[in-house]
Amino acid sequence: MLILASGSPRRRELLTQIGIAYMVNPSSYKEDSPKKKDPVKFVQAQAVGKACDVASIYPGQWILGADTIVAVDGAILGKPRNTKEASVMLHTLSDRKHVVYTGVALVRDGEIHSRVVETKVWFRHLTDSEIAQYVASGEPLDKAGAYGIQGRAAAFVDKINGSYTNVVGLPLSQVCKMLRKAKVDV
Ligand SMILES: Cc1cn([C@H]2C[C@H](O)[C@@H](COP(=O)(O)OP(=O)(O)OP(=O)(O)O)O2)c(=O)[nH]c1=O
Repeated sequence: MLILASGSPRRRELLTQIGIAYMVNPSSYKEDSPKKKDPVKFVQAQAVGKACDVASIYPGQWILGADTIVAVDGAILGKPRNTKEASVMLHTLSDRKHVVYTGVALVRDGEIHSRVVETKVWFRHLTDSEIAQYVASGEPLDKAGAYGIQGRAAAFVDKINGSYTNVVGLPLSQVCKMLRKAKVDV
């Protein structure tokens, strides 16, 4: 059975949504600080790191790992460390376009398949009080870029270009193609 190397409830929900059977074993891979790196290389390395970490515990089994970040104007935004950082991130994203990158890695022993999917997202203008209220809701804290498109932040999004599930944490169509190509029995 496929093993999901993730503690993210969103990734579990997404895989469940499309009827893929899986077991969960979150990775203990230590996430790197995202600053000043190429976003594509960064998320890909993170996804491979997470999947390889769990693959070493399960020889012969397929492991799926993923990592999501937000990139805006050369800066990479991961998960905010506190409410202040969440507020700064949301002010940065207000009234502009950013890109969400999710790296996906499928690993079995030494065999590694990986790719990065990107989605462009346009936020409308957010007022200070709107940001303060959203941060107080607690929703931003465990999410890259300090927002969840699947939650209250749906109201911030003018439009997206690309995969919606990629923004939530796992690009489902692309994951299915990877599973098929690697001949994973799901
Ligand atoms: C942009 C965005 C991110 N997110 C979430 C998806 C990811 O869970 C999280 C980014 O953090 P990640 O480091 O990618 O994942 P994680 O720490 O939650 O879980 P794990 O490493 O164990 O797989 O942000 C949303 O839920 N909605 C959104 O709109």
